[in-house]
Amino acid sequence: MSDFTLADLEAIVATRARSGAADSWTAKLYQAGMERAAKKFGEEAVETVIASMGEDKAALVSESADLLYHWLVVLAVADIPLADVMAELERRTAQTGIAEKAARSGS
Ligand SMILES: N=c1c2ncn([C@@H]3O[C@H](COP(=O)(O)OP(=O)(O)OP(=O)(O)O)[C@@H](O)[C@H]3O)c2ncn1[C@@H]1O[C@H](COP(=O)(O)O)[C@@H](O)[C@H]1O
Repeated sequence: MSDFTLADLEAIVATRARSGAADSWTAKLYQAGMERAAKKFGEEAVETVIASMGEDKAALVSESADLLYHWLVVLAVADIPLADVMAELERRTAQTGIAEKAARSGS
């Protein structure tokens, strides 16, 4: 099991986005702006949908990784921290009380 987190990747994306490095895909996409980043994200979403309907689990893992990376680039272009999305997910979890119920039942 990997210790690598989306927050780790968010930090890499932020560093590379601002690097302006000629060899950086992240910098290229970030500089191109939201239309390009969102289009790429949409392409990866479609590729993930296609992979999800097939039998190839490795392909779905690979497309999922592409999707999450490009989603983080979209968030970076929009200047939205990943923490904001996590806070929204946490708020919804708190609303349903599922986490507390799971903790109480030990599952
Ligand atoms: N996780 C990724 C990642 N996933 C996908 N990609 C790039 O996304 C690009 C587009 O992927 P596609 O599969 O659509 O490739 P393509 O069809 O040839 O691309 P286009 O024709 O659409 O331009 C490719 O250049 C991939 O290398 C990524 N580029 C970077 N990262 C992460 O970002 C870090 C910094 O990367 P750079 O910014 O390139 O230094 C890396 O160390 C990784 O951690």
